[in-house]
Amino acid sequence: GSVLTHTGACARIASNIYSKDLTHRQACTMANTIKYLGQEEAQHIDEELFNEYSFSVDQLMELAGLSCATAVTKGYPLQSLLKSPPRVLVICGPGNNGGDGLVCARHLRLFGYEPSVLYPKRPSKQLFLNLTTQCEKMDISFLTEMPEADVIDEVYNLVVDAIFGFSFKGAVREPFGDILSQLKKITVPIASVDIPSGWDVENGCPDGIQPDMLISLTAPKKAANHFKGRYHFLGGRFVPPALEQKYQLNLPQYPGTDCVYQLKCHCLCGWA
Ligand SMILES: NC(=O)C1=CN([C@@H]2O[C@H](COP(=O)(O)OP(=O)(O)OC[C@H]3O[C@@H](n4cnc5c(N)ncnc54)[C@H](OP(=O)(O)O)[C@@H]3O)[C@@H](O)[C@H]2O)[C@H](O)CC1
Ligand SMILES: [K+]
Repeated sequence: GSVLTHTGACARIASNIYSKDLTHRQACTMANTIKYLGQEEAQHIDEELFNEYSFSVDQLMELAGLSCATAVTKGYPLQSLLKSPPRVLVICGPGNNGGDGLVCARHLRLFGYEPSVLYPKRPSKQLFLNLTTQCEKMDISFLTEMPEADVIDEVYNLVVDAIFGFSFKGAVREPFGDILSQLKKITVPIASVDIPSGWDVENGCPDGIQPDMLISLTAPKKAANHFKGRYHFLGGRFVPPALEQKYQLNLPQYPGTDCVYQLKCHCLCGWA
């Protein structure tokens, strides 16, 4: 067949599917060469990183959380925040996505933000106890209950959503149903870690929360095709080249030593 440039391929695929039920931007996202993972594939890659490549969870979580905090500094720089002090609410769930949130909170503190953490369901594993102690020792406050939406809008500049990641399944169980319903009402931006919480990992959720920022870790999940916010970052710069090749992830080149890459459409549609 004919050889197309990346831009040509993107434009061609986009124009073919644009007329159906997708916006141009969604079509362009899908046409990008980077692979969007299904739930099982994301879990296989995760297991392979630990079992075949001998990474520990702590190592990857540190890099994942650092990516999230770095992406926040790029989308919401300290000097751009409307409320002083620069408070950020970080909501952490019961799995590794929540662990990424704790690491993110710690780095946000080091970057000059004032994070508060809501961590309603805490696993007893040593890793999570350690991450919690590290935050406490850095004067990061832990809230005892979820604030109402109007209080969040009044007090915080943004919310980091680290509730559920790629292992989320089925209907949302409490207390997270109540938390997510407050998040649907807030007007301050939400930055979601890996997946907007409550969204089906592959099919998204049309009436779910609508984050302004998504930080996809390792590679985007299929739900990211439904993301409509302003900032989509790729983070978790720890994938060994052989693993990237095995799963044909087609990851972009991170700039220099950066730990995040801002995903943009490469065709000429103007989405940048
Ligand atoms: N390779 C990588 O890119 C890395 C990513 N990391 C991050 O890890 C998460 C995935 O972490 P995992 O622990 O596998 O799972 P989650 O955090 O997504 O969620 C599991 C917990 O959520 C509970 N759960 C699941 N579904 C529901 C629901 N419908 N209602 C309420 N609670 C739910 C589940 O509870 P169980 O009772 O079922 O056990 C779990 O407690 C990934 O997305 C990244 O953010 C790593 O940090 C580094 C490597
Ligand atoms: K999340």
